[in-house]
Amino acid sequence: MQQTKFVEIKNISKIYHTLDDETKALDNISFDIGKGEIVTIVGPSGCGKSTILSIIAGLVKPSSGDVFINGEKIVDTNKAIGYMFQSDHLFQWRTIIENVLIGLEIQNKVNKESIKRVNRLVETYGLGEFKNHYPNQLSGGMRQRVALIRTLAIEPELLLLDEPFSALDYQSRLAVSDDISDILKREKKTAIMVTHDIADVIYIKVLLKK
Ligand SMILES: Nc1ncnc2c1ncn2[C@@H]1O[C@H](COP(=O)(O)OP(=O)(O)OP(=O)(O)O)[C@@H](O)[C@H]1O
Repeated sequence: MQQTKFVEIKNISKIYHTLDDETKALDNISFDIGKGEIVTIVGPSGCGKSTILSIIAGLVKPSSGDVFINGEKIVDTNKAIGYMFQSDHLFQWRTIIENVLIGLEIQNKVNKESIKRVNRLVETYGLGEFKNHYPNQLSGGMRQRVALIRTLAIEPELLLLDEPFSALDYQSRLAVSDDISDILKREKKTAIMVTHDIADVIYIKVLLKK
């Protein structure tokens, strides 16, 4: 059941212009999401899924329409939003804990308390013994988990997950789906996840209902 509107997507259209072409990526999209809801958007590659997430995140400006989070119009990037991209984008020269802390560093929020909280997340999600390892010492599934923890570290009110399983083999997909649904349930986040694979959606919905 949907509670009060937390995210409002109102009549969003997006046309990308290149020198000799234009692509209509989104055509008058509207939907609302309640606080604590976990919404999945499924569609084929190129249908505009990443575009809608980037607009919600304030990284891409819509050609028309507006996005409101908690009633406030999104005009720029927003600290309340955590965005996990298709690939993990971990920095190879930073350890796992240093990667996880990067969002807090950017926001100038590294302090005793936040370090403690992030360490707790890393421990809770089974990466404690890998804290001082480098990304290339971890499996793809573990790196995705690190990316998710890095996104959670800034304590976002809204999580945007762009194909969190796309770079993974089947076994790792199942493991990361378990992790993500577990984390979303425990942390009680509002989240939008996009994927091209309906099997991912069914699996994660089943896990979320458990
Ligand atoms: N910066 C850009 N410039 C021009 N066209 C773009 C740009 N970004 C996306 N597009 C086009 O807009 C359409 C939607 O792209 P988008 O990446 O949002 O789709 P998607 O559903 O997320 O696909 P995928 O899963 O393959 O990333 C595609 O046709 C894409 O080629």
